[in-house]
Amino acid sequence: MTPGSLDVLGVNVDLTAVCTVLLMGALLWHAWYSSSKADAPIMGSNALFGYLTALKTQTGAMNDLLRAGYKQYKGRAFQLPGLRAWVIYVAGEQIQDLRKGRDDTFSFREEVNDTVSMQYTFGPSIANNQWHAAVVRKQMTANLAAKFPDVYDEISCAFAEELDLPENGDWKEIPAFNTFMSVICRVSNRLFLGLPLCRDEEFTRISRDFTVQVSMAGFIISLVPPFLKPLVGRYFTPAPAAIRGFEKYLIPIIEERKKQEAELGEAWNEKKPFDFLQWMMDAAEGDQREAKDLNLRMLGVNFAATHTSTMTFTHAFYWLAANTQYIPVLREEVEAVVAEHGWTKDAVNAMVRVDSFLKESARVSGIGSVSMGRKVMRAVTLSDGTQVPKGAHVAVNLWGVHRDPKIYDNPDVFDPWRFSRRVETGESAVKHAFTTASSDFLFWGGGSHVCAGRYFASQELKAMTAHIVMYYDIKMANEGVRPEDTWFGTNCIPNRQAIALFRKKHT
Ligand code: HEM
Repeated sequence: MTPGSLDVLGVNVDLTAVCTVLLMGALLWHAWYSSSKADAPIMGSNALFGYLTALKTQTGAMNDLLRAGYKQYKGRAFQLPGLRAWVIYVAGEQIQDLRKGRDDTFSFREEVNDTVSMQYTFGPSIANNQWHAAVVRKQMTANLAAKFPDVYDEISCAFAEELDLPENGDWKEIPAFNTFMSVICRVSNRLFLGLPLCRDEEFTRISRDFTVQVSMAGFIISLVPPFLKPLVGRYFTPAPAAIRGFEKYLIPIIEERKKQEAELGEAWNEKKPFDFLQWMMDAAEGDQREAKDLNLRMLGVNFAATHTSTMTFTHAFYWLAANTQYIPVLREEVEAVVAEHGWTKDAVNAMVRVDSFLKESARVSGIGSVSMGRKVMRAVTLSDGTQVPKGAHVAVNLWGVHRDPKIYDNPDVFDPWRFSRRVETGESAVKHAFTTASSDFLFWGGGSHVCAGRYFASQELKAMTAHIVMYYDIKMANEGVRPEDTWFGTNCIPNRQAIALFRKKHT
């Protein structure tokens, strides 16, 4: 094999040629997509099918354009070219069009399939039917109080083991992002599958790597025209290896549970495990009970849970560790509610300041500057009169809304008690809660596909924050400085290299 080439089934393939073909394909594909634009005004330049603007948006200009469009068009739709396709951004009244819109008009599934190329990463069964989302939404959310002791036990053990701090109270340098990812992967899988698998190094490594690799592979596949997707999917996606890796662990567990169910009949109900896998097995019908299909869905929930929660937590942690004056305020609240309720879901529910801190971090840093991406399945007219053709992509301008001074006072300022102050002066705790999705707080999306796992995510991240302020002292290695975020298009990734300092809290 020569440098710059790849041996594919015995044939020496020139990588430069492959990349050129892919790029040409992408250009043609993009040109075709340009025809799917609406009659809304364009931000940026239309030159080269909008590619110049699309490239600029990948390198930091996106948020300025979103904010300028928001200001200029006052909530009415405008459009911007992306690397993959043109996107129509809405705000104001038009958010309701998406929130109320049906799947046969504004499709969440088709948008996700286009964005992360699910057909070629997860495969058709998940791409075509995400019935497990209903299990997350119903059974998982309903059982959060009952599962809280397990979840908190895992938070406590995972931090102790992952941080491994000296007993003498000295500070220790911790790579924040990767450490939180390990903790979150363990904690989520404690709920999904229980012990001992949630602590298995190889199993959790597959889960953590899968999310990053599949997102990358999905993005690359999404850039190329349909006829190239199977080829690129085959050679660029690590998904099949991860799926096989998960199968090694999960298929024997699933088959054993099925066997016991068949043998024990009614008695199985008393004996069966109480975890997400079992809730899913109980809900599955017909072919859905196939072990391979259930395995894919377990990967699916790991995909939905791990990276999103890690980014959200790391953003909030950086605000806290760079602004340590906020720690005593949180500590005071956590000590009081834990003294009253113990480490329970009731205690977490009562942590109004912790909730506000996380919500403000999500408002300011978020994990991205747009929300509620949908593919338009039939020509439609938005409530501002914008005509949108079939095949177009629409999304909500989260950045514009979250930074609108008419909605949030001093919107560019990180004000951790922005929401708790209002609750403490008598306003509705539910209205201002981190988990409450609305047209003003778009972090969780909205409408019928609003994040199904947000109650668990919020509980987990609040409990992690509370645990840290109760048992550790923290600061950034570069004291008082919040590490820079990395923006990639509309995605806001917290710094992955930053070092935080932890020590056991002096009592
Ligand atoms: C902080 C962490 C999380 C964030 C920021 C987040 C964000 C989101 C967003 C923005 C959506 C799309 C909503 C829309 O377009 O309207 C979504 C959907 C979804 N999320 Fe989350 N999520 C998080 C954690 C989780 C967790 C822990 C789970 C599962 C255990 C989960 C499961 C899901 C599922 C199943 C959907 C699809 C819902 C549907 O198809 O109806 N998420 N999430």
